[in-house]
Amino acid sequence: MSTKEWELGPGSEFRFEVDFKKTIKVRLLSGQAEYFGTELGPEAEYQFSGGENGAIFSWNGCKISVTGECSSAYVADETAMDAYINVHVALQQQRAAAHVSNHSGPRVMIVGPEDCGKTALARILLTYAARQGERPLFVDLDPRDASVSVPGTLSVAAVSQAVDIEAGFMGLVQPSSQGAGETPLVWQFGYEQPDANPALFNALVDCAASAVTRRQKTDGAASGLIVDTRGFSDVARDQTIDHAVQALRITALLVVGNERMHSVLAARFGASDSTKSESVTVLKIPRSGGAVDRSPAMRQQLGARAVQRYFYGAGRERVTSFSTVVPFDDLCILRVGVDAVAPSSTLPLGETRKLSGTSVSPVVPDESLAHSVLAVTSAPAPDDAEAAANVDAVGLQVVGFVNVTKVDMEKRRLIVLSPVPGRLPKQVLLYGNTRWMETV
Ligand SMILES: Nc1ncnc2c1ncn2[C@@H]1O[C@H](COP(=O)(O)OP(=O)(O)OP(=O)(O)O)[C@@H](O)[C@H]1O
Repeated sequence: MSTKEWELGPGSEFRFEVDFKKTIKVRLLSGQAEYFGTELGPEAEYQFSGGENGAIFSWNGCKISVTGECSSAYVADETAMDAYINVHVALQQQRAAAHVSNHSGPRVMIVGPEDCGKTALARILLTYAARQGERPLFVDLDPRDASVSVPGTLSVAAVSQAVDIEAGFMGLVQPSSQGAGETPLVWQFGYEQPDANPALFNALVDCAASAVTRRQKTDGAASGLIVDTRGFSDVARDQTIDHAVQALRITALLVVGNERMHSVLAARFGASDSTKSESVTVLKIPRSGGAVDRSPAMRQQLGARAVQRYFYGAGRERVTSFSTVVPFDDLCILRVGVDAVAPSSTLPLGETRKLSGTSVSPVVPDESLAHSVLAVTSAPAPDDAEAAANVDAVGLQVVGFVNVTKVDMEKRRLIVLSPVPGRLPKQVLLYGNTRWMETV
């Protein structure tokens, strides 16, 4: 494998893309550098693989070596980091004031079109805050690109140290030996897009908001929170933003790289509206030139990679997963949001089926469960089907996931992959649309 050295001037970044089947290794040879806010150690070697795109940024200049083949690699002198650090400094001032007054710190929500770098900005702001001794909460409301857990989920996590360079936000669930944070709270939404089931999405946002309040009661609220959202194509028609802004008591909206969206949201939430009790600061933030557009095929591969990382480890330390047999009789699988209307074939062209919000129905195991990623909740499974239909499944806390590798209808059992050895506990499982098939 060839090694190439790259010289970065002050304020520039090395942007790279790695193919799904390739790995690169990066070392810092001199100077200082960071990866989405987290400093690179002088002796360490970092591996990036599996379709990762990223940027190694240096404030004062540095030299790095890159071993292996990138599908794209270049140094950019123009970055959005000056704007991002300015936002961080402003948030840090609000946190300092909140520590003194014992009030809530900044409650920030990042919005913008798809692939504009929202998650990257959230990671940078959270890491900068953690590096200054803060403990902000990360609220992930982007189920398609769920950063903390598998696709289809929403989560709340306390970030008390720089986000791990290789494991990313998943390092919060699978902490390295350097020390753990608190376990993130995860909810199964089950769909990629909030508008697949807005009623359920909004109900889970309420659960996240209550969890934030509970955590801040014990931890203090001065560090505030940063919310990541999914990419919006038509912000004017979207009602999930309004709900999230209210439920999470957002004080600042950062609109990344879209003038029109900024003006729509400024009109909707900004200070000029005197009818609102609390106004929201709506700020325009530049999009990083490095943020990469991802095709639907690439999104699919990234989703599969996220599940793979859940079962086998996201960082350096590998996680072992185990095959377990679960008899149908021991299962209680529930689905929230049930098809309540006509089959898709009878709908006008281009229309998708809507789901009836938050109603709960038991899932009878059959072959269609193959490759499902099921959420294991903390709720004990009721004894009979009638009791199962009455479980209040909306907002159940997820403690882990299993992947159905085989459905054996003859023996009436599932074979599932689980990161925990032994029998699957008799707890309610929540169905979702996420599918994953292990490839060797
Ligand atoms: N400065 C940068 N240089 C190189 N790559 C970057 C940079 N910023 C972001 N990226 C990459 O671009 C891609 C899109 O960024 P990101 O996931 O932050 O966007 P997003 O707006 O959160 O996407 P969406 O909400 O549509 O899922 C990611 O692969 C990310 O790692």
